[in-house]
Amino acid sequence: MSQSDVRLRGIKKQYGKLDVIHGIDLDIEPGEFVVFVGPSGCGKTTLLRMIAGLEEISSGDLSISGERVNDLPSSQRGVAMVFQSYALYPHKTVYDNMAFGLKIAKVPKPEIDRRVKEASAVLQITEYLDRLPKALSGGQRQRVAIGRAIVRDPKVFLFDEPLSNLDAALRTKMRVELKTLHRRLGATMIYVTHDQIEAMTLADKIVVLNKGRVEQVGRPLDLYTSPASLFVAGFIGSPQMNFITGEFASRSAASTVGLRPEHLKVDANGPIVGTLKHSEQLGNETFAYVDAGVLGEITARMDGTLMLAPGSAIALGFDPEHLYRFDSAGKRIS
Ligand SMILES: Nc1ncnc2c1ncn2[C@@H]1O[C@H](COP(=O)(O)OP(=O)(O)OP(=O)(O)O)[C@@H](O)[C@H]1O
Repeated sequence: MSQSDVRLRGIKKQYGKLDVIHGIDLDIEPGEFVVFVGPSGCGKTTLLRMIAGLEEISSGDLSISGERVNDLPSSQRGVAMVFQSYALYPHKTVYDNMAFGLKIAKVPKPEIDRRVKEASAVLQITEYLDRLPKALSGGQRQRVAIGRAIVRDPKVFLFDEPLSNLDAALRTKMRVELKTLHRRLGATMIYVTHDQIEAMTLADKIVVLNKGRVEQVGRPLDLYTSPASLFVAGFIGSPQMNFITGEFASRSAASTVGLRPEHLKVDANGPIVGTLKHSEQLGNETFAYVDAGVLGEITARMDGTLMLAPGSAIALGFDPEHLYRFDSAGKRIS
């Protein structure tokens, strides 16, 4: 499998007079699994589609393996895209769906056959090769869509929310399979999702986008432990980081302070005092939603169970080293 780098320099996108991507610089290394995340409308899909050649680049330079590809059609960029909707041909069998792109590219039949069989073995869909897509489950269809990308032996795989039509259990399974596939193929992969668990578990490198700009780039755990801004701190981590402003924050010489739910514990002498609004007992852990008066609503995540009725008084403490501080512009104070 070929490994290619992808470089973006000053990439911009305008729809008419509307600027949606404001000039993105990004280096994706050969074999890297890069995930674009960000809230709805931040430009993830637009950026991916520009790399794919499905959307024109308004300005800037895009190169793949050192070659500027801005003006190359999608079919000549050496990329293969997997869509959320699978985009399979309904009247073609699984085999023909996977073989079609290669037939068009005039790849010899025995070579097509070899590639389709190899990819279907990897994806464990060999027994479905004669079926039509409608006779497959969602997860099997998505495997066919991934297989269609694999047989093309692309320089770069592009995934646009490929798991979002699957139910929770299947998503988890396919997530693990995708990561295994990446290890096995060693190919460069770019993946768009709004699911931060997918981002955290799949990515070598996460690109957090905010309103058409790169907010932060980093390894998943680096973003989690060292978010550069309030935006990233709030976006990475579930349940979300608690943010507190006002006097509580100014005591720490910050405009806003942040505390992750897992860093709060029940502590009779703790500084966060309030009333338990509601708790969710998941068996191995508990989420406690606390009304902390002027501090706002605070979420705490605890191991095990919490034997406390809603309406009870509760006090929470934390280790000061877990406090995140942000200035008035939302930048992290280190
Ligand atoms: N064809 C278009 N014409 C005009 N504006 C567009 C067009 N396509 C996208 N946009 C705008 O560009 C911005 C980025 O859209 P994009 O689909 O890339 O966001 P996204 O981060 O992928 O969002 P989501 O997670 O909801 O899919 C949005 O504000 C969107 O309204």
